[in-house]
Amino acid sequence: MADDSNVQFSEREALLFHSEGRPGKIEIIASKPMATQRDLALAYSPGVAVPVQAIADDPAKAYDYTAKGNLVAVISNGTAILGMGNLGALASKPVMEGKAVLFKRFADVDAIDLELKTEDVDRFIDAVELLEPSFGGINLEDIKSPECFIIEQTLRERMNIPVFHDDQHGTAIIAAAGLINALHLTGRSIKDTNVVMNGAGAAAIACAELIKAMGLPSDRLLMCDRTGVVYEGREDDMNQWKSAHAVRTEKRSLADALDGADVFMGLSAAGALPADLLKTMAPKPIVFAMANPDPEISPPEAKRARPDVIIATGRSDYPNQVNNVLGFPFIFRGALDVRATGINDAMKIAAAEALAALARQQVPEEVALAYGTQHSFGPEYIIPAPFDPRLMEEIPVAVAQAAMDSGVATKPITDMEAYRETLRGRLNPTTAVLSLAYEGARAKPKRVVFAEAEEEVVLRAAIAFREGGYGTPVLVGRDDVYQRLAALGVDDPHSYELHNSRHSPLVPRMVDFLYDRLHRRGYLRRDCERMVNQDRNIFGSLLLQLGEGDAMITGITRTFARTMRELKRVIDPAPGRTPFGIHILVGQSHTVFIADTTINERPSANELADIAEQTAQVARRMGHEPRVGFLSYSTFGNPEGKWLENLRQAVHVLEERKVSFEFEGEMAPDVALNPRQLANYPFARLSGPANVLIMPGLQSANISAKLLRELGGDSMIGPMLIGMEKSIQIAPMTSSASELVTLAVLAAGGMAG
Ligand SMILES: NC(=O)C1=CN([C@@H]2O[C@H](COP(=O)(O)OP(=O)(O)OC[C@H]3O[C@@H](n4cnc5c(N)ncnc54)[C@H](OP(=O)(O)O)[C@@H]3O)[C@@H](O)[C@H]2O)C=CC1
Ligand SMILES: CC(=O)C(=O)O
Ligand SMILES: [Mg+2]
Repeated sequence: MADDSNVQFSEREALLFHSEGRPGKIEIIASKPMATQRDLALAYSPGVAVPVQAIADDPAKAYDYTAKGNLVAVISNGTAILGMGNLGALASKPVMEGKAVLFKRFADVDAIDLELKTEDVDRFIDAVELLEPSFGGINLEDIKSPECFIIEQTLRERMNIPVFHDDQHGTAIIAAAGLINALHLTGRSIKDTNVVMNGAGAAAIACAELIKAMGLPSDRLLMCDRTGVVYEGREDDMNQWKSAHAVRTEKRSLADALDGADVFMGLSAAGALPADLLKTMAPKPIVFAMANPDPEISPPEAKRARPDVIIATGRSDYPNQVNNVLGFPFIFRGALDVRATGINDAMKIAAAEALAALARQQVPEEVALAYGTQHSFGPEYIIPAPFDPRLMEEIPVAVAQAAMDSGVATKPITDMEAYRETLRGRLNPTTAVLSLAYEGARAKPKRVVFAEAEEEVVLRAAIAFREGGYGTPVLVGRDDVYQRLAALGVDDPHSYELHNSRHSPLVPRMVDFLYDRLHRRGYLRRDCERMVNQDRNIFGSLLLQLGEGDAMITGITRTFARTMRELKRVIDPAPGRTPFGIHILVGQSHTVFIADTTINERPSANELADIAEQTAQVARRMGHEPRVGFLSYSTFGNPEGKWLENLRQAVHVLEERKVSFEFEGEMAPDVALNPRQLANYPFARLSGPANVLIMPGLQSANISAKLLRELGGDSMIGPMLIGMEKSIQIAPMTSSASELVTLAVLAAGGMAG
C-alpha cells in the first residue's frame, strides 16, 4: 500500500483479514435467548402471532416489537466503488460489509449490506422501495452519478424512512466541517474564498451544494471533471447536475482553475492533482484530497510542493481524515432515535457545525495520549478523529435536535440530557480505548521482543505487528526463522531483527548480568551460561534488561507458571508492587476486570488491597470509573465462614488508604453484578454493578477466568501481567495471532504498567 503512509499492510494481510475465521466481516447474533422450548414458542409460532397482530393493528408498533427501529440497509449496485469505478454489485460487498460494521462499531446501529445486481435505475428504485417495512433507514452507497441523484431523489419522495446517499451528503457534511475549520485557521471568510472542486460526481455535486448553502458565492466555485472546467455553454459530457454548477469563465483546464485558487477539493481519482499545479495556488492553500483508497495527492508530496499547505485526505493513516465514517453512523443514530422521516438540510448543517465545533474543543486526554502527535486544533487537526468518543454524543444530539426543530421527528426526545446518557451507555469505552491504544502504538512505535519466534503463530503476530505500524518486532529464534518468514510471504525477511543465542554478541554481557543476580541464589556461572543459551524466556528478558527492547511477549510454548518462574530469574517486580494478573471481559456495552487470576494463591489483606488499587487504575486507563467488589461465596457475613477475614481486612485497608474509587465486600458475584440483588443491601457503597472483581484466591480466580474464556460469549483480553519492573506479557498458550498483537500493543503502550 502507499509507501509514505504511516500504516503499512500487504495485500496478503488485507485478504487474510477478510478470510480468517468466519469469512467476511459480519454475522447475526440473536438478541433473545433461544435455549428452551418455551423460548421457541415465544420467538416463533405460536407466540410470534401476538406481535404480528399488534403490528397489523398499529404499524408503529413495528418499532416496539421488531429490530426495525435500529436497522439500516447499506445498499449498492457497485457502479462507483470508492474511486475504483464500476466493478459490479458483488465486488462492492466488502465495502458494504465494512460500512455495516462501522455503523455497529461507532454508533451501535445494526446494519446489513444488500448488493443489487442491476444498473437499471427503475429496477433499483423498485427493489429498494419494497424494503421499507424491514428497515429504519436506507444508506445508499457507491452508486455512480448521475443515476444516484435520480435514485435518491425518487426514493426520498416515495419512502417514509430516511434515505441517505452517503457518498453525497455524508461526504459533503464532513468536508464542510473540515472546510469551516481550515478557513478559520487561514483567516479566510467563506464569502471571499475561491474553491476548485475536482470531480463532478455524486460526492462533488453534493459538496458543492452544501458549501454554497453555507455561504460560498456560486461564482467562486469552479467545478472540473475529466473534460476540464464545467463552464457555461459547455456541451461535452454535461448533465443537468453539472449544469447547475457551470460558471461564466474563460478557464478551461484544471491548471487554469487552480492558478491562484484558495481551496482544492478532490472527489475524483488517485493522483489527479499534480504537485506542479499545487504550486500555483494562493498562499496557505487548502487541499482536501478525498479520493479513496488513494488520494488526488499524498500529504508528503503536497507538503514537499507547498510547505504552507493544510491537507486532508479520506484515509485513516494520515492526519485530517475527511471521510464519511465521521458522519453516517452518528447521523443515522440521531435520525433513528427521533424516528425522523428523512434527513434534511437542517440536520446536515447541524451535523457539520457540531463536527467543526468538536475539533476546536480541547481534545480528551485518552485521545491525545493515544495519537501522541498534535491533537489540538491546528493545521494537522482540523477534524475530529473517528475514534473520538465524543462524536457519539455530540453528533446524534445535534442531528436529533435539528430533526425536531425542522419538524421531521415523529418521536421527539423530551429529555436531551437523558438521551446523552443513553448514547454514552451504547458504546463500551474499552473498545474505544483499545482502538486508541492501537493508534497510540502507531504514534509512538516501540521495540517489542517476541521471545518465541520459532512458533508460526508468534511469527504471524510479529509480521502483523510490524505491518500494522505498531512497532518493531525483535525476534528471538534460530536462523531458520528467516526462511519461516519467507514462507509466510515476507519479501524481505532479513529486514527483521533476529537474535540467536548461538552467536549473539550480547551473550557474554547477558551471562555477567545473570550471574550477578543469581550467584548467591545457588547458581554457578555455567548454569547461567546454559540458561542464556537454551532458554528463550531468559534470553528474551535479558534483551529487555540490556535495553534491546521496550516490552516483551511470550507464553505460547510454556505454561504460565513455568514462564513466570523463568522470567523472575531476570526481572523483578516493580519496587513496592505485588505482581498479579487481570483478565478483562469485553462485551458490546460493558467491561469487567477480574484479578488476581494468575499469581498469588492466597493473597493477604494488604495484597488484596494492592491488587484492587492497581486494577482500579487499569480500569480507569481503559475509560471506566472503577467500582470494586471483593468477591466471596458469602455476602456481608452470610453464610459465616472461616476464610472471610482477609477480605474484610482488605476493605478496611482501602478505607484507611482513602482511595478515590468505590469498593465493597465481601459479596457474592450475583450481588456484585446484579442491581436487583444489590438492592437487598441498601448500606452497600456501590452506586452500580461492580466492574472490578477482586477474587479471594487463585483457585476461584483462575477457574472463573478460564471458564469465562472457554464458555462465555464475550471476548476476553489477557491475562495482563501487572507490576513487573519491565513490561512483559505472558499470553495464554492457545492465543491467536491477533490476541498476541493486542497484548503486544498493550505491553508497548504501558497500558499494563
Ligand atoms: N473521503 C470520502 O469520504 C469520500 C470519498 N469519495 C471519493 O470521491 C471519488 C468520487 O466518488 P463518487 O462521487 O461517488 O463517484 P462518481 O462516479 O459519482 O463521480 C466521479 C467523478 O470524478 C470525476 N473524475 C474521475 N477522474 C477524474 C480526474 N482524473 N480528473 C477530474 N475528475 C475526475 C468524474 O468525472 P466525469 O464526470 O468526467 O466522469 C466524475 O465526475 C472517489 O474517489 C471516492 O472514493 C466519495 C465519497 C466519500
Ligand atoms: C468513503 C467512501 O464512501 C468512498 O470513498 O466512496
Ligand atoms: Mg462510498
